[in-house]
Amino acid sequence: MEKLIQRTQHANSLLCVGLDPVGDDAQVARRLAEVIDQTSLYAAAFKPNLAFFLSRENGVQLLKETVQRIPKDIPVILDGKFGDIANTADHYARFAYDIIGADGVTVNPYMGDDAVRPFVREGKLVFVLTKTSNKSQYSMQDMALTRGGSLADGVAKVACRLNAEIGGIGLVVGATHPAALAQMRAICPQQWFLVPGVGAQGGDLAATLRAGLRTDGAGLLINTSRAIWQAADAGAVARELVEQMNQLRPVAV
Ligand SMILES: O=c1ccn([C@@H]2O[C@H](COP(=O)(O)O)[C@@H](O)[C@H]2O)c(=O)[nH]1
Repeated sequence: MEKLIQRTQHANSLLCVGLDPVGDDAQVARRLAEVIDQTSLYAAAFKPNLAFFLSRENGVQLLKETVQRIPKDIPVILDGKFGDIANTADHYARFAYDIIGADGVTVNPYMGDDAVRPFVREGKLVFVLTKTSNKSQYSMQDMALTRGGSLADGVAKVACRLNAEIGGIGLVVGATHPAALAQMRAICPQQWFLVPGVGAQGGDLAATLRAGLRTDGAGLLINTSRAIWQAADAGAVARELVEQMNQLRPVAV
């Protein structure tokens, strides 16, 4: 958490650069290096998505090299959406932290606390899928709980409780539902939110910031993947996003 706070302040940025590499192997290795080098100045964090690496013959090696290329002061969140019983989750955690060298992960909390706890380690960030950006999320996440509120509200409350107990827990909340983002912020006023959905998925940046920023003007890591990967000038897109964010947020972090 300290690394993330320091980086957001140092870079004056809430931008998370998503790395979802597509293309043939030679192109992809070149493009990953280019995107990292061009956007590092503006990135508060990088988020490689595990699926885009595992779908390649030498994906784990490519992922390791990718993480090694990222400057050491910029947090890397491995988007693996891990979720299994604790005994198995422990192995995912070892993969993410010890093999890949990630500073954080995304976790699917559907199986409960014990699917999340193995990822909590000193200095690591665990972002729990809470209200995702995809269209059909409502069919699960808006389900009403007998004790009141929606399933997403319930997950946010668990994330809040776990954070108070063990620390290091953030939430994944999509930029595509600003009202839900505001609701999650009301439940978890202090935690960091990883917010995908700006760019290719059409999330509104201004609405996202209005709904999700903490009162100190921080607390959001706004992710963009395809819009940066596909850009002719990845650095320019990253810079523009950071400038837009900083014009829209009340105070610099
Ligand atoms: O709710 C979620 C959780 C994760 N993602 C991931 O974020 C990026 C978004 O990519 P874009 O190209 O900027 O749309 C991708 O890796 C998703 O798997 C998400 O979109 N929504």
